[in-house]
Amino acid sequence: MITLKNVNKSFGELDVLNDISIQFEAGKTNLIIGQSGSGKTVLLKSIIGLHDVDTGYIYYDDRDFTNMNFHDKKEIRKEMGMVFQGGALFDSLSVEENVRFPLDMFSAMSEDEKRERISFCLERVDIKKADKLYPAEISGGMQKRVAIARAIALNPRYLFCDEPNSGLDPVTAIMIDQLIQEITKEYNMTTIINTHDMNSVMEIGEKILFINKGLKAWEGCSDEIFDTQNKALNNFVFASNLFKKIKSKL
Ligand SMILES: Nc1ncnc2c1ncn2[C@@H]1O[C@H](COP(=O)(O)OP(=O)(O)OP(=O)(O)O)[C@@H](O)[C@H]1O
Repeated sequence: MITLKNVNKSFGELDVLNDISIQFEAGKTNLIIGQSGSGKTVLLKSIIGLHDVDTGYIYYDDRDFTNMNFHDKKEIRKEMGMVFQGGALFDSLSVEENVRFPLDMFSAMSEDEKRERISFCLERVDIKKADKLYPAEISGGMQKRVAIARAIALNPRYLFCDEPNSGLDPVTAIMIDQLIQEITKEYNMTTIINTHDMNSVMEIGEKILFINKGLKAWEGCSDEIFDTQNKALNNFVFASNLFKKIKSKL
């Protein structure tokens, strides 16, 4: 579980996050949604410690991340897995070497243990057959699978995904969403996903935080989102004609 209490962040005169409080739950896919510029990325970066918040608290389970010393923060970082926008694989490394990278950097595993772990992760995301290929030789959907395999290599308790299905066709995007949801449940991870994608919201929105102009404007799940009376959220959800039509048929 990750808990935010009254988090504020500004850059100079610009208040980007205003008093955000929420609990992101373990074993669930927690989504952060909102219009472009609403503060999603700043929030995600604050949670993982790339930005220091001005005031407020971020707890990893019962551990106060905000007031932690450098050494303890480093320990928590070992418990985080990340899937960045576009996959962010190392182009000069093969699929297998990309998954090996965090193990070489942050684990004390023996060579045999590493090989076993790499093989397990690649099998888990169903990409074992491509282990010797390079990122440029595989499809966008496969690259995302490799990024997920790399993110889970160190068995993280917390998984962060920034637009994990951007640039994918709708069918592959849903498969990637479902894979993230499956592994979230399997390993009881606290997964936080930044997304614009309404398909993701409907498919895996077990807990959703809607930010509007840096404020928490709504919190709920995908079943509740169509019935919301929140005007800003309604504008966001029904920006697409498809969703307007779906609502009119409900
Ligand atoms: N390092 C920074 N310095 C100053 N301002 C920043 C910085 N990072 C973000 N901002 C500002 O904070 C606001 C929120 O940006 P953020 O990137 O979090 O939006 P977002 O919701 O993630 O948008 P998008 O969906 O387009 O990625 C914007 O006005 C942005 O210009």
